[in-house]
Amino acid sequence: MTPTAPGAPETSTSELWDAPVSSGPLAARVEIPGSKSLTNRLLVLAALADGPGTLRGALRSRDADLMIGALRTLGVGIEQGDAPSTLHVTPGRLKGDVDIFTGLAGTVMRFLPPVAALADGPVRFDGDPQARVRPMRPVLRALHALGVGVTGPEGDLPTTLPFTIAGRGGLRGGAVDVDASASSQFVSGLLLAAARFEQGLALRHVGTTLPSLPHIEMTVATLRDAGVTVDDSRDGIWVVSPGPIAARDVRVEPDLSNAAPFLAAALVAGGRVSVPGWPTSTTQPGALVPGLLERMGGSASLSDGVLTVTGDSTVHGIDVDLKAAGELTPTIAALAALADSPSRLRGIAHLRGHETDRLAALATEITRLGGQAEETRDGLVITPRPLHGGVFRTYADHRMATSGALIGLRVAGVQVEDVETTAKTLPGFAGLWQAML
Ligand SMILES: O=C(O)C1=C[C@@H](OP(=O)(O)O)[C@@H](O)[C@H](O)C1
Ligand SMILES: C=C(OP(=O)(O)O)C(=O)O
Repeated sequence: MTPTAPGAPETSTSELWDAPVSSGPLAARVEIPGSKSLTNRLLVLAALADGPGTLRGALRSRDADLMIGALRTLGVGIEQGDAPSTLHVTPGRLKGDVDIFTGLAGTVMRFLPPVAALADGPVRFDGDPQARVRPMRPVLRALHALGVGVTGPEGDLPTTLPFTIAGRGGLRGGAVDVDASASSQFVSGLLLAAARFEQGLALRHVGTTLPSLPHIEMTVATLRDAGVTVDDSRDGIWVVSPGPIAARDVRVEPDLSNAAPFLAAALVAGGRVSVPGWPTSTTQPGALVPGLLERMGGSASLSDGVLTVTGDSTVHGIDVDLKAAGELTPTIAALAALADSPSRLRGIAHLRGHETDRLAALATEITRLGGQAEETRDGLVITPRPLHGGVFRTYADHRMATSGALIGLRVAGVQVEDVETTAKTLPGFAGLWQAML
């Protein structure tokens, strides 16, 4: 029997995708769609704004469409413009007595409960089976502490989906403590809605570690861009002043984390891969990708907004703390499995609460292909071994699928299970990947 990560669905072998092996050095330019994290933040802020606004270059993927669907359910008008990536958003009275489906999207399940507290009736949340094990307690506890009714199927304060938020048309706000050591999204979700609380919000993180700080900085930056006053001058404390959120016309940056496996392919296959639209400054944690790939043997350059990574098939191991950019782990782990020296990935215990337990999933799947990968308390140790083909299971995790594709670029016979799971943030991944070769 093949090992299965916790919460993983069984998938039939008919859903296997033969990962293509590169036939020579790459010379590719890959257009990456909009950032999931920016799209879903900007949608929430547009929904709470003081007038109609527009997103351009927005991501259209399962996670983004779940956010669009949920906001529409709450009474927000969202119309597609001249392209699917142009979205016109018209805020409205937030309606209660509705059901919101979160799929497996962390941004939907963590960003919308504070918005639901502003609705005029109960808002019921549920999601995919795998979503029902993702941590939710800190954000639900915080809302409860702020006076919001939160109930689960047992009636008491729930720790996961499903749950119901008793919207009462508004929220007083004030001071609250949140343990965000399992996910930065607990902080981001509360901050995004906080300007609409009567007293705003003073949020203090009380946990031992804080992952994904760039994503919290992204939240603060998008709030400030919309005219909201945020004081983040003290470590682990964010104070959002009450006030209007400005309606805007905004352009979404490409998703730099989704660019990572494509750029990493230049190291695995040799040659070069370019991604246009690379921002000169950004809060996306994908900004770390060029530096990480350089440490692992590639070289990176940014010219006229085009990021190019070149490689010669050499991949070096790395010892790195990925706490700030956990979502890059599946890409770095795949490279590490193909490297010429061992790697240690640290600071990422919270990945156990991602789409699947990513540490278990990566260790299991790399090992299944003949590699050596062990979980540590807060990460992975990967020792390169000769790899062979086989099924690479993905556990409903889009980044497991791209990780398998990267290994398959060099190792013949890798079959990625359910490659369509990439539609969570990058629909058409398989076609884009093939076109890169
Ligand atoms: O706020 C966001 O958009 C995200 C925050 C991070 O979550 P965690 O802090 O739970 O890792 C990241 O991994 C996720 O992909 C997106
Ligand atoms: C952790 C991730 O997603 P989510 O937004 O669902 O938490 C991810 O995309 O790597």
